[in-house]
Amino acid sequence: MSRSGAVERAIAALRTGRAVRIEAGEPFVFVSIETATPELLRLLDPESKSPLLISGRRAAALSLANERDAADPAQPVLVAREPWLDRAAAITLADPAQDLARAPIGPLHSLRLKSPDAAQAALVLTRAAGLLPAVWLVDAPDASISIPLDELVGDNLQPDVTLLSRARLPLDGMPDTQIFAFRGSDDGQDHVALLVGAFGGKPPLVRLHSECLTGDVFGSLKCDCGPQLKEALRLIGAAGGGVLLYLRQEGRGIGLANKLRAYALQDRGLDTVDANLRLGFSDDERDYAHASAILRALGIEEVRLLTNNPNKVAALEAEGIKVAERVAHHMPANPHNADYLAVKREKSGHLP
Ligand SMILES: Nc1nc2c(ncn2[C@@H]2O[C@H](COP(=O)(O)OP(=O)(O)OP(=O)(O)O)[C@@H](O)[C@H]2O)c(=O)[nH]1
Ligand SMILES: [Zn+2]
Repeated sequence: MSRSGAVERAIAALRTGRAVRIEAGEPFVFVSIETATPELLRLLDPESKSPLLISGRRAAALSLANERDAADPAQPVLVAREPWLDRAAAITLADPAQDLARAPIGPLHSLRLKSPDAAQAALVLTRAAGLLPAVWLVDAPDASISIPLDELVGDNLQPDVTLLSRARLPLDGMPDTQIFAFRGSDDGQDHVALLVGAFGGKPPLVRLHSECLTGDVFGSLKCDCGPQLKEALRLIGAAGGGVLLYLRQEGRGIGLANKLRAYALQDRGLDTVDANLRLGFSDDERDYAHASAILRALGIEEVRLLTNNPNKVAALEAEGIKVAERVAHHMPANPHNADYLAVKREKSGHLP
């Protein structure tokens, strides 16, 4: 994605309810369904004609077959505007919070997408902004932010990281630790590397930890993140040194608010995978391109990886980092996360 900062500005605009324009031959101007205020919509869509763009997975959850690009859940779906489809109804369309409590919404009709690449890029931006994957397409000539489509697709999608700062950060039992902050070119996030001790000789013990505010900070029992984080640092220290990457892809890449929406769906009986799908995301939206770029920036080409997730191993290897050994990283289950851990094994392919 862009190195120009346009992506960061677009993400900020979407989060604060402003319109973004993607230059794709024809301009593609959109605003988040979640953040657009009624006042802005009256301005951008005075005749209430704007269609809605939602993710293919959300369309599937709403039983809205996309007649044209059927069966590709990764393809966004353009939903025709209906007289009853006002702002409140659009929010219900985007947000599954009420799905289980009300009659199915509709009837809905899909329209042909003139610019599928721009549509896809728009939903990638909403996800990077931590918003629901649903936007109004508005017929407005101007928007606060404008990005050429080619900054959002193809080779430019390969993220880069920039080292911002490094400092000593003595940790309990591991006084010889350094912290590095790297900014991702595509997500604008500050990813963290902890370098513990001195490692040399064999490939270092490495843990890729994805951010989990609820588990890491509050000690939530719903997942295994908190104990995994502590135990990874302990094991790295015991090995004499290694690296922990703290990747800012909260909620398997859907962001904190969306993860909490997934938790609310889990309170109503959905499992961790189905909750993500119902929100319009894939089961796991993370990628490990930042992780491999950071490892490479640290001069690390080969690792011993602490994980139960075979996708992490495959993703690193695909990015050219050799995984010399996978080191299992199981934590004891508790009554609140036993089902979650079972679903990870049974549906997400985690190794037992
Ligand atoms: N969307 C979603 N994210 C969750 C849920 N529970 C935990 N998470 C997130 O899942 C991620 C867990 O990351 P990791 O522990 O690094 O990865 P993993 O895929 O479990 O693989 P391991 O390396 O074996 O631990 C964190 O970003 C959590 O915030 C959930 O129910 N829904
Ligand atoms: Zn967690």
